[in-house]
Amino acid sequence: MRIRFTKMQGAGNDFVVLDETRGPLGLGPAQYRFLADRHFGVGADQILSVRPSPGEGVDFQYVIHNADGGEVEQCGNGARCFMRFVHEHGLTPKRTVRVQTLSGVIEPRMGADGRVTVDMGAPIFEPARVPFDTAGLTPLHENGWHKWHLALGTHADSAIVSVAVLSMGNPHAVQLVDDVDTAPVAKQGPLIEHHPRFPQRVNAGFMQVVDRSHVRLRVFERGAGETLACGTGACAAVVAGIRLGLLESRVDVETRGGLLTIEWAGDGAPVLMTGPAVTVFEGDIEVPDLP
Ligand SMILES: N[C@H](CCC[C@H](N)C(=O)O)C(=O)O
Repeated sequence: MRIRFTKMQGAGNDFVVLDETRGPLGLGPAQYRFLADRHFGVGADQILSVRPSPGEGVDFQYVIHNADGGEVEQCGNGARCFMRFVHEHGLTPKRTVRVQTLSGVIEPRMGADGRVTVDMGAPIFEPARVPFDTAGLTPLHENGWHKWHLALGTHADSAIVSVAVLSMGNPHAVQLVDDVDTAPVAKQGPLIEHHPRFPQRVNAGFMQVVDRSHVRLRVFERGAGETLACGTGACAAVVAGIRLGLLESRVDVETRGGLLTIEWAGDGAPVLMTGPAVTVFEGDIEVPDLP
């Protein structure tokens, strides 16, 4: 099947965007993996599908697949690219839309400066809703919130990490590091992603607090590996930092792919994420019939 796609990126987190507003393409996991493949396909961290509104009060449906072909609940950098895509492709005259995702409705808005701000909804802290299995674990209390000890790896080179666990619709485990450049992302990322206490796996964040309104962040993403930026990861890291008393309510997040700005006014409030959304190129590709 020959399909049209748009390659986009938000702070270096890159996407293949598919317009399915005139009908579904009917792709399966192996075909999403093919599109994401950086040698045999287009290459992307995630595949984003733009679909018609599923009902009252929302403008579009937004479907997200990781590079490993699995469908996931949310993608923040993708949400900004989604807004730019529907605007640039004449799918809406609006500069803000309401978008249905697996984890609820989000509202991206085009900014005058070309950046996009997304209301990502409120963070979720109950472990069972992340989901995170806390059976037998005693949380470490720190400034009114808590972190959890995770044992990683086998006895030979085991490590204990202390993570804040929360959901932005998708699961995140955030740890504090002294320097993101030397953080053990490649070693610990996969061990945290596949840790048995996360039945749906998890995105692993490594946050360096520079000052109360500036952090540096690397994220080993579930289903994609380390990306140059992770929007929901930036939201989760800043919320964790605020709850641990380390950060103000508006924080610049420096990622390897660019700058995101995250704002959160505290419990019950939505998380607002602002950052770039760039169209890189358009193309056509022959997608093989794969099982
Ligand atoms: N890997 C994530 C989905 C993409 C999130 C990220 N690209 C973002 O910008 O939020 C997960 O499995 O939950």
